[in-house]
Amino acid sequence: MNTATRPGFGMRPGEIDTEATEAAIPERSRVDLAAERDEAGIDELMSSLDDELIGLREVKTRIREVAALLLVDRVRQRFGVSSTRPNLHMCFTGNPGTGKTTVAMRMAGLLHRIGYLERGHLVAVTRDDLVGQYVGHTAPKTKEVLKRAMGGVLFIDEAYYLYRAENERDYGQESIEILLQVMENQREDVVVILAGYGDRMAEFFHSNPGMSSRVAHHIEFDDYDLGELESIAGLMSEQDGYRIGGEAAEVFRELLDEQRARPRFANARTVRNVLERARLRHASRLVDTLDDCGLDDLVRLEPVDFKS
Ligand SMILES: Nc1ncnc2c1ncn2[C@@H]1O[C@H](COP(=O)(O)OP(=O)(O)OP(=O)(O)O)[C@@H](O)[C@H]1O
Repeated sequence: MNTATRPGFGMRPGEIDTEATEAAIPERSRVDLAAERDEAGIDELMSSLDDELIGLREVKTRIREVAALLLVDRVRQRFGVSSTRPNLHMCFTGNPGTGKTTVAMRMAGLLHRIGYLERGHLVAVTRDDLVGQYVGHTAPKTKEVLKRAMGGVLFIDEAYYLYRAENERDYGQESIEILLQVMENQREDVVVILAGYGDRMAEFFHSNPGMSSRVAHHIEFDDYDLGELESIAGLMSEQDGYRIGGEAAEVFRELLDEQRARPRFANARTVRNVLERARLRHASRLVDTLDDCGLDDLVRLEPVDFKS
């Protein structure tokens, strides 16, 4: 929706839009916020987040806050109270596999449900999708990506690669300029989420104050502790119809602990990879050693399935 057509827009914050008020709720009426929350499906969404995503307590709190802001904003509009449309461009920082893409997808769904975004889909890109290799290629590439993202969330992974301090003529700068314009002027059409490692993102914002000033929400994704990684494994294996019992769980925990110390450890993604490898070994073991098998054989992962 264009800001010009939104009730209450173009006015000073706090003003009552008399035109909108005529069509909206009378000033003295009351609105049932719980019913509004229910209608927007916020509780449902939050409880599915709790069920399907382990840990991430602070991230979930921030999502709840954004949901509350938008809900209240929507009700205020119905009373004809004007406010600037909230800036929802965000930055998600954290190590690989900490859930940034997954949460961005959930955020897109939430923003759609609450009426902020028209479509609520997620377009995930990296520098290569936005920046061309030759003169004149970058603007069309970036615009094409933005076009695909309209009505949804544009998720730029490792966004700092857009800026190369060592090369003033790098085409990434052109892409940044276009993104900045759209982030400012078409806030109502697309939400941009920049993601990556915290320290590199801080450097990027330092070198690109324009980008920094357009991002209102910074959400940090911590590494999962061992207990959380085990719970994530439990959730993933349950979703895939596997059981990791007793001794196998012990071996799995040791393996995860060992993997955590490795440089390429990728949190929940490593958990998924370890499980995938265990599934392979499990299947080979069954085919190689059993003439017939029952349900228990088919679903139970053994310690040997986690050993390399
Ligand atoms: N808290 C969690 N609970 C359950 N599953 C999770 C959780 N966090 C991540 N996952 C799962 O782990 C996998 C990797 O997560 P995701 O791709 O969202 O991480 P990421 O932070 O975006 O990684 P990268 O930075 O490397 O792109 C996905 O399959 C996701 O569903």
